[in-house]
Amino acid sequence: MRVVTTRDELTAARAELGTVGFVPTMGYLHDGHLSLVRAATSANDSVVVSIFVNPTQFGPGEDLDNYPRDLDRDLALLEAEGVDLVWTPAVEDVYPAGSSTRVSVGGVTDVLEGARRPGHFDGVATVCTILFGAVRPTRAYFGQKDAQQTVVIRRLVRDLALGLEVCVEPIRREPDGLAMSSRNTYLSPAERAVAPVLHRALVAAEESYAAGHRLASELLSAAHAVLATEPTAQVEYVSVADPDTLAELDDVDPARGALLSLAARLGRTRLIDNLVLPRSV
Ligand SMILES: Nc1ncnc2c1ncn2[C@@H]1O[C@H](COP(=O)(O)OP(=O)(O)OP(=O)(O)O)[C@@H](O)[C@H]1O
Ligand SMILES: CC(C)(CO)[C@@H](O)C(=O)[O-]
Ligand code: BAL
Repeated sequence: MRVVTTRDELTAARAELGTVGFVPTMGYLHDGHLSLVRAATSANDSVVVSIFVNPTQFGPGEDLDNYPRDLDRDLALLEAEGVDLVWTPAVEDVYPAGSSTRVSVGGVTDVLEGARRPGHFDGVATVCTILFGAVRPTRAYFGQKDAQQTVVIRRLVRDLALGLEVCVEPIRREPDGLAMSSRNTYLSPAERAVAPVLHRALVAAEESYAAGHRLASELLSAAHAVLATEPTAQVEYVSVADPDTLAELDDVDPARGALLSLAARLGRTRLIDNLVLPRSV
């Protein structure tokens, strides 16, 4: 496994790699990240992983400075997966002095996470455009956990004709249902015990749908009833949205399915989760 930092080193190493499956990450890796690496390994000649805590996607007051980091552990995990190349750029390798271009994906970034984290998706779209341009992947792998991010990236790749395939892999969960996330490390033991309520709320909405309810208000009531059992979880939103446009729905058309998603704060930690109601006809 090669580990490189500068763009010149990356370009030279990339030239030897054939088809590339690319997994962009912010590090502090867990099984969710490794599931992306395994998917990339199975479909490409080589796998490239980037580890970069991207400053432009963090808002003022967010956790950029505290974001968990452990490069040695990350590299050992990636080496064990047989990854070919890891890019660990410094900020100036991604944003050279004087760089001022920002990429902004319209429409699907105005709602959900985009509405609560202004500028976040401009940062994600900008860094992914830069990373894709540098790595030139055949395929890029993203987790369904960041559902809106996958919609934004698909739109970005389509609109700018970036010439790569976007692959989305399922959410990896802890045995009690909590979606794996680097930010879970912030949770106190008491908060960690409460955290699976996010997934339980989504499952309750899914069960309501399976029981024949189609009104978003019915699915939302089912989710909120479960969330209310854990009052220390401060709910930011619960959403029933169109899976492609992310527009909020009044009722779910089984022919289109829906994205159920939510965000909640446990103490100082903000968690997100989601569940897809698949198209059924
Ligand atoms: N539980 C998971 N299952 C599958 N993919 C995941 C999971 N968690 C993260 N990913 C994916 O891994 C990629 C890198 O994500 P990132 O490094 O931000 O990790 P994270 O654990 O989501 O961190 P954060 O705590 O900041 O949300 C993204 O495409 C993300 O969707
Ligand atoms: C895609 C990404 C690596 C861009 O910084 C980040 O948003 C993430 O980890 O999901
Ligand atoms: N996994 C999404 C990156 C972020 O929350 O900034």
